[in-house]
Amino acid sequence: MTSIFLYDTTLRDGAQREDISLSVEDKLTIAHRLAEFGMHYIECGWPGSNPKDADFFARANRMHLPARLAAFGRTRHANATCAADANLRALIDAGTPAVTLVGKTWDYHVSHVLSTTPEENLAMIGDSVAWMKGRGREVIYDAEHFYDGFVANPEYAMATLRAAAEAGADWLVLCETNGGKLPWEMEAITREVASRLPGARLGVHCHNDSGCAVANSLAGVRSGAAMVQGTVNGYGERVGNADLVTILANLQLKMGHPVLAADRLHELTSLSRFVAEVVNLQHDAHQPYTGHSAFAHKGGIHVAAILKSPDTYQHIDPDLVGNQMRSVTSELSGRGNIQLQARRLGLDVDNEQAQRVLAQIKHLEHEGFTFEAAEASVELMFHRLDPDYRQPFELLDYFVITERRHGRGLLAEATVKVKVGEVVKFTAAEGNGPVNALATALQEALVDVYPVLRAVRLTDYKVRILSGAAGTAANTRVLIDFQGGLETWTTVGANANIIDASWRALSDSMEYALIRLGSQESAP
Ligand SMILES: CC(=O)SCCNC(=O)CCNC(=O)[C@H](O)C(C)(C)COP(=O)(O)OP(=O)(O)OC[C@H]1O[C@@H](n2cnc3c(N)ncnc32)[C@H](O)[C@@H]1OP(=O)(O)O
Ligand SMILES: CC(=O)C(=O)O
Repeated sequence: MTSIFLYDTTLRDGAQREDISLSVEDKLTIAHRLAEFGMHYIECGWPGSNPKDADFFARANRMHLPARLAAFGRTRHANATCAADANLRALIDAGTPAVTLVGKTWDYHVSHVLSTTPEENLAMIGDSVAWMKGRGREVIYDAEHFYDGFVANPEYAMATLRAAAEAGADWLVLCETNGGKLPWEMEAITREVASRLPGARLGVHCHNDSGCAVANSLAGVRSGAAMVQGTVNGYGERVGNADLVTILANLQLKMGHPVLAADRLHELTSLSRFVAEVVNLQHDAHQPYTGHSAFAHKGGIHVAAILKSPDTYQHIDPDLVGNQMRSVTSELSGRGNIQLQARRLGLDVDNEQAQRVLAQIKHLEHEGFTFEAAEASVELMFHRLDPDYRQPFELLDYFVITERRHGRGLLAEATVKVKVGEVVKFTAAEGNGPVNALATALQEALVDVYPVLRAVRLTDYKVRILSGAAGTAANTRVLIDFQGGLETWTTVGANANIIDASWRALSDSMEYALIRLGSQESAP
């Protein structure tokens, strides 16, 4: 079986995505993680582009990472020398063992973009590759627009590859730059190139404009490519590059190419989420293999089958890539969802109890609640089934006002009366809004008895106005995220009145906190 080399370009092509702007520290952090993970090549940036990339290379080289670092740049200018080309000199100054040179394949680009002759473009490619080889670099030649160029003028496209190969390029990477090709076109053209250039080491680099970048990359490997370029999570220009995370899992688990040590594959999910965190983008919950929902089961029929055997609705064991199976609870659930969720929480729920929770969920979702994200609210339902469970507090009254007063601006104030055991606690608090005031007053009422609640804080508050046409009494849904210690949780409330919807989610959160963090009740 041919060895397949993984070439990551998150730090160069990935950074060409709108919304991504990486500091030198971000790039170093990602490079370190990618290298530890086992990427074979890491393309780190374009040193001739900006001082930040040049600074990065100086620092990255000192890290001695266990991956081959590559600096990216283009072929020399038309009608000039390599020695006079600042871009090529910057690539040498980057000091990386590998250099990736992008050159033009498509005759249309040669005439319209480079404004030069086909012969001069061949010379630009050959001279630039030879110049880099003469300076001891491994040269990866990226043939930009290879597939479009091949369709337009196959002989010229092949001539550009030969120019790079004859000048000593170590790799010829066929780029699907505009991302519009389909897998069978990729496969046929790559196979044709492999047959015309026997012995050449080919790679593929795909973009996702037709939604086929991963499939196209795999088609490239099937037809002879031994290097596959892509980015973590498919970040990249326009709609993105080929997602290397999905590609490498498919190569390893579906196509029999051992691209990574098996224990490294287990880190795939954390790598994918880590990079999302560093580039400051929300990780896509629906990302294949590594998304939060990649192994989440919602349909009752699916979950019932999963309980008998997980592979009935899963293409792989999620543990192989470090992800987890989950059951999502909603109005589409059956008893199985409830039992699976209870089992995950270490709770024992029999058929009859599961049925009661299920009926409650279906009823409340009809009222406007949604329990998919509010797992804490579901867990509370389980605890409340237990005849020994003691409600830690009981609401007697609350009162909330919001006023805009001359000279004092906006004021929100809440009073809460709750019963804890036999003691009635009455507290008032101000807040920057009514929900904040209500949350503070409730917390104040409870902390004397339950000091653990002092460490609990509200971290997010989401409101959704539900369509009145849904035929439900409720039209406001509130989801509240809380944090206490290392734990985070979400609860839900719904009501026609936003304050009452919030109250329900707030009081559930405090009750849940006492279960999770331990009530440590002090004498009231
Ligand atoms: C397919 C890809 O993703 S390639 C990578 C694209 N990424 C980037 O462009 C990000 C980094 N780029 C940059 O920082 C800047 O564009 C630079 C520093 C590289 C160049 O900046 P500038 O000198 O201002 O040129 P500009 O950005 O306008 O680029 C156009 C020039 O590049 C030339 N060019 C484009 N591709 C190539 C190539 N493969 N070989 C040689 N020259 C090329 C064009 O002919 C044009 O030259 P002209 O101005 O003489 O007509
Ligand atoms: C090289 C490159 O990024 C491309 O052709 O898409």
